[in-house]
Amino acid sequence: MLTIALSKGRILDDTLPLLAAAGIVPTENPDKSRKLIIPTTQADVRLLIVRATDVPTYVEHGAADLGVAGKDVLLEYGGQGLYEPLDLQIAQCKLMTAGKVGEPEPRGRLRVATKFVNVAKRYYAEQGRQVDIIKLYGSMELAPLVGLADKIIDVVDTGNTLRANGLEPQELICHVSSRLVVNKASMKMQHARIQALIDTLRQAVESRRPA
Ligand SMILES: Nc1ncnc2c1ncn2[C@@H]1O[C@H](COP(=O)(O)OP(=O)(O)OP(=O)(O)O)[C@@H](O)[C@H]1O
Ligand SMILES: O=P(O)(O)OC[C@H]1O[C@H](OP(=O)(O)OP(=O)(O)O)[C@H](O)[C@@H]1O
Repeated sequence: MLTIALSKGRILDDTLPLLAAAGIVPTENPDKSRKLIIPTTQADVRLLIVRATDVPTYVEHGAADLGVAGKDVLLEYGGQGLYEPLDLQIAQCKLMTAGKVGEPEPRGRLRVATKFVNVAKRYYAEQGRQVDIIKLYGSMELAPLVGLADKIIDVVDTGNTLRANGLEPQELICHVSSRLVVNKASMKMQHARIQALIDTLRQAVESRRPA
């Protein structure tokens, strides 16, 4: 059995056409189903539906052989526990700092609210900047508006969410897209099969790229 961990929403929506190119199609609609283990048209391939931030955990521990996770999630998860053989070029966005429009840089210690605590620590450490990181689980945009933090670190695509809340994107931390991740033992034990899937997915990614 080959088990693939995915999160509902944009990653699932954008990964299903790539898996279809490899002949892997869920036998029921994961968006509608309450099931967390979804069989596919290939009897020996199944999908696990997990939270986006949990994908690396399932794959590193071998509960899933493969997974799809945003680079933001992988950077925050950290470590060397996973192979990351393919950029699927889906769910593209940027990790950025953002703050209130027109607000000057605060003097002294910066307060930064984010769910990407490790990314934030590394980013400001590289800059030699003293910061207090405030861990949040969502609605980060609120933090500067109510004085909880000076800035946030979050993913930005169109910038609409920031704009709607009177914030502006400031520093680019990195570009983000979703990656195929593979459990290290699975890669050894099922090498031919997983490598064939990676090759097919790579072709599907390349054939989608606009000319
Ligand atoms: N607005 C966006 N545009 C493009 N890609 C995005 C956007 N927001 C997030 N992503 C990327 O898609 C991945 C999955 O995001 P998604 O919104 O499905 O889950 P999440 O909100 O991060 O997790 P959860 O809903 O479990 O808290 C993110 O890790 C990021 O890489
Ligand atoms: O720059 P934008 O195009 O506005 O995209 C950025 C927003 O997208 C994500 O939220 P999402 O829409 O996934 O909702 P979520 O908070 O439920 O993840 C992210 O958390 C940002 O808030």
